[in-house]
Amino acid sequence: MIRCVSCGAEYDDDEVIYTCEKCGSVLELVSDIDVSKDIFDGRRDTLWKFKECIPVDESKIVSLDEGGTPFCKCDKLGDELGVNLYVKVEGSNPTGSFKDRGMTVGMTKAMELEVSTVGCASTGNTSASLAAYAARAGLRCIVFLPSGKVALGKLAQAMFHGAEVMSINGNFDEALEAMTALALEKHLYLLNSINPYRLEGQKTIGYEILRDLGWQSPDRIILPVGNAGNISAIWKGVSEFYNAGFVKDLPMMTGIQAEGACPVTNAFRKGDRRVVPVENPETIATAIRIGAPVSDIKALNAIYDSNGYSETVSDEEILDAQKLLARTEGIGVEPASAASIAGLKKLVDQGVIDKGETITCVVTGHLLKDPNTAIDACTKPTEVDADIDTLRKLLMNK
Ligand SMILES: Cc1ncc(COP(=O)(O)O)c(C=O)c1O
Repeated sequence: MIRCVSCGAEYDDDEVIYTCEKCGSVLELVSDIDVSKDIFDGRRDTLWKFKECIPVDESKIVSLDEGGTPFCKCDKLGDELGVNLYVKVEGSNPTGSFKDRGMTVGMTKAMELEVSTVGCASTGNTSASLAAYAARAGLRCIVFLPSGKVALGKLAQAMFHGAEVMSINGNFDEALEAMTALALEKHLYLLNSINPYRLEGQKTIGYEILRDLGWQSPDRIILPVGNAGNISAIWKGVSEFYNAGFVKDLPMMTGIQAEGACPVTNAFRKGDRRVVPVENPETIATAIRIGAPVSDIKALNAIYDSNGYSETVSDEEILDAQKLLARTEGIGVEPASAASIAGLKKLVDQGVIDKGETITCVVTGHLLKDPNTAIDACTKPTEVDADIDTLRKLLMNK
């Protein structure tokens, strides 16, 4: 069953519906977990090992073996900050971001509904993922991207997997509005995170964190927030397993935004449950360059209900954290993902995070998604002939 998170109106699972017809709010799937957690043991480590908890038709699954991502204990960085740190590396999904979790479920639903065309607006990763899964499913794929603001790797993926890519003169929020209008006119099936089936896939990040910690909850989960779907999904996941009795505690959900695109943090600071959109969002972390997040209600509920927090970080803090994670722990992430590490540092400094807390930072996309930013942050390689004497001298002088 699909239910409105604001007025509680209920809709059938097979209705193609993105927002509540009664009040216009966002929707969620209502799942009842009545299995033992032991049934997940011994299954292949993809997100479909949780298939009983994902409300789609198993016979229609479109998968690239997503999920089951690394859960890295990061003692060097953790010791420096005085916390017990684990990093959930979502860049290890098939197309390099957490979006694949949402897309495998969303595309499976698209097959169930027998649609022929799927579409999304995207800051980049959603389009890369949608294009790959549409190719696997054999469906037509339309993608709207904000012109000039999509990292190179993501653009290459969307184009190469065969999506029909349109570069929209406007920001992500405007591109999404246009794409949604076309979906409501039934030209395509919308696979942005306003579609509640997307979040049914992404909630498995929450499932896996609890499982990865030996069926315990971390004190806190920290992640970047853009359109606010992922924080909502992860909270749904951990809450479902908590309600099923699989764990005894719940984590504090902590959402980090870029200073130039921070409607959720602004709302949190005022204690509001809705955002005031940021008109011209701007940040080097283009994945979270979003001013009007569609899942704001769900995200703010997650933060308040979990006794969580929201904070902003500057572009400089993001780039510093990106380098720190890459060079102390060997984990390469794109700028948006590094917002979680930058946020962790800032909240430790502010005393919001207590020493000794067990923290999971979700890093959402791979370093190679945005090669330009990575290269710009480094000194160019020295050009030198393949002459041993010269090379030896250079090495000795370092
Ligand atoms: C790498 C990365 N991190 C974080 C986000 C933000 O996720 P959400 O829009 O669900 O808040 C995105 C969204 O595109 C992303 O691509």
